This record gives sequence, C-alpha cells and structure tokens, in this order.
Amino acid sequence: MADRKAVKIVSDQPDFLQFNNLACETAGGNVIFATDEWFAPASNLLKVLEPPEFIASAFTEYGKWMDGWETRRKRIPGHDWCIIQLGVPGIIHGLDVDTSFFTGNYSPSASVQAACLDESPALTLEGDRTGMAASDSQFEAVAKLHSESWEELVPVTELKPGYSDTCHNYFPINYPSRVTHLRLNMYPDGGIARLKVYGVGQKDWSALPTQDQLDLVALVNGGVCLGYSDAHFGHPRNMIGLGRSANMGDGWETARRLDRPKNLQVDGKGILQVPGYEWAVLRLGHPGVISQIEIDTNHFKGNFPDSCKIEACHLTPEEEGKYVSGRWSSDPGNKWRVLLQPQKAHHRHFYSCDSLAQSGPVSHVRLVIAPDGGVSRLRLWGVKPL
Ligand SMILES: NC(=O)NC(NC(N)=O)C(=O)[O-]
Repeated sequence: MADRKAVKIVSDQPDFLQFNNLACETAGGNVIFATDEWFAPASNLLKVLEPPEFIASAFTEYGKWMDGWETRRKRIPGHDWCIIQLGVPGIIHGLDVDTSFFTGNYSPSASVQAACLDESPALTLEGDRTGMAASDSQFEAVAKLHSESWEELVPVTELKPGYSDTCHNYFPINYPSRVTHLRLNMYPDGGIARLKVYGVGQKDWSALPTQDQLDLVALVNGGVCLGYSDAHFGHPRNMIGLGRSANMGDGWETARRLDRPKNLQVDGKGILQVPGYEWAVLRLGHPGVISQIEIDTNHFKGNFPDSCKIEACHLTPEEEGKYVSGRWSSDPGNKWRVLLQPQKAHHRHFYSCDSLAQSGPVSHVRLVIAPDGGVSRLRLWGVKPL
C-alpha cells in the first residue's frame, strides 16, 4: 500500500525533511552488506512507499516478523553494521533513524559514517542469516582499501525506542562533501525500521557536453523541491523521482481545497474558474534553457488537477537565500515568467516550450495546479548554457 499518511510539516520538525531521500529504494538506494540480518533484512531500511508496520500475528522461522533491519541478540564481541550505497550521490543535510515498532528490541545506540567511493571497485558483498564470519572477512578486505575515506557524520548516540511519539531520531548534518556510501552502526545490536537520508543530489556537470538535452529538474541531476503550499497526501519531491511513478503515493498530492465554489464554471478553453490554487517551487540541478516539459498525472484518476501552469525565473544562490530561510518562505513575485500557460492536465502531457519566453537560462520553476489534486511526474528537458 502506498503511504497515504498526511505529510504534515509541524513546526518542531527539522527543515531538512523537505529535501530528497537519497538512499530510498525508489531512488536506487541499495544495502550492499550487513553483518547480520537474522530477524529482518537491512533492505527494509530503504523502503519508502510503505511506512513501517507491525503485524502482531506475523512470525517467520527466524522469530517475530519485523518491518526493518533487525539482528540477533549479540553473544560475541563487536557490533552490527551495514553499508548503504546511495541511489543518488550528493550532499546530505539530515538523517532520520526511525525505530518504529522496535520497542523491546530497538538498537540502543547508533552512529553513521560516510564515504565517497566513486573511484572504488564495485562493492558486491552479501550478508546472510548464518555465515557472517565469511562475509565479514570478505568485506574487511575491500573496506581496508577505503578505511581512510570513512568520515563520521553522527557520533555514537543513544536512540529513542519505536513508540509513535519517540520513533524519529533526527540528526541534522553539516558535511559539505559529496557522499556515495553510508555505514550505519548499531551498538551493539537490535532493530531500526527505516533510515532516511535527506539531501540534494550532486552531478558532475563539467563532464556533460553542453548540447546534451537533460531533465534539469530530475532528482538524479540535482533537482530539489524548496517549498510548496500543501502536500497533504504526497510531497512534491516525488514528482522528480526515477521512471514513471509506482502508484498514487509516488507523486505530489494536495488535499481538496475548501474554497471550491459550490457550482463550478469553466471558461472558453474549458478551464475551471476557481479562486484557489496550489504551488510547488523546485530548483533545477543546473540552470538551463528548457525546451520540453512533461507533466504526468498517472494514477491520479479521480483527483488530477483541472489545470496546471509553469513559471520560471533565474536566481543566484544569494538571491535564493532571500526567499529560503530554512524553507521557501517568501516569493520572488515579479521575477516569475510564464513558461507554460494554464493547460488541462489529466494524463501524460508533453509540451514544447518557448525558449524565448525564458530570455536566458532559468534556475527555478514554480508548478501551479488549480484548484488542487495530484501530479506524479514533472520533467523539464533542456540544455545547460554554453
Ligand atoms: N519478540 C521479539 O521481537 N523478539 C526478538 N526479535 C524478533 N524479531 O523475534 C528479540 O528479542 O530480539
């Protein structure tokens, strides 16, 4: 089941939660090694479409079925750890070590290390439920090559147990370097439901020929959502994920606006005349001139928007700073230029756009949907400037 839980930003939540999850399975994240996966596999850490669940009656031949990574009660020296390859390498701004439903068996402490292993031989290691010693030595052989590369992101820190009011263990991260791999250490053993790695992808744009068309807002190319008016059912960052969306949970979906007129009217183009709209602002991975737009409302069948419009502008990092204090908080009103006039939006649409209207490269876009609804994907094809 898709995550239909309301995405509600409450004031005591950290700002970094707005960024992309660079490690989740839908972004291509992968656990490449775990010291022990007796009760539950470490790959569960990266699930994103399913929030952690607890099924009281579910048991496996290994013990109680748990939705997370859970190791044995350790009876030998050492601690448990796993290596995660990020789906999208980038700059990490925060972590959520989520212990949901691990109460009498949560990991009491954890630490996180990071590395940039772009140039490394592929790490293709396998843990299993019984033969950890062999896998450990296999890993150590490779890890030795890189032992100097691992930096501490989070020191050994006590975790809170997985009750609904304590399960999120948030860690703001201030680490300016690009990360490709994380090592999650549990001290000494136990369970963690999910690891969310919030950040922004970083691509080597210098290696890309300028004439190449690229989806400039894609998660893998460094696109990021900076703010939105509403994300009740799904966060706008989902629109820039890989491929077509998996289901309705893998898209931006707002609540129904309450200011919809009681009797709806349309204009000459069939567009609803409504006072309200919803918006999401995204920063491109690199400024560029956009020539093609894709707006896909896949899976949103009874709840696609009536219309959508795209505006764009160019902001320097300093200018962006004026509008983003933690989150997108004010708006460069008069800087927006219309890139796509209001269009009906009810399936997968491709639009050519007028590069002249951009009068040069743009760095930010605002998708405006009216009155409300869901969009599964937004693609903005263009070229970076010469
Ligand atoms: N009831 C349990 O969860 N027990 C054990 N864990 C699992 N998954 O069976 C444990 O104590 O670690």
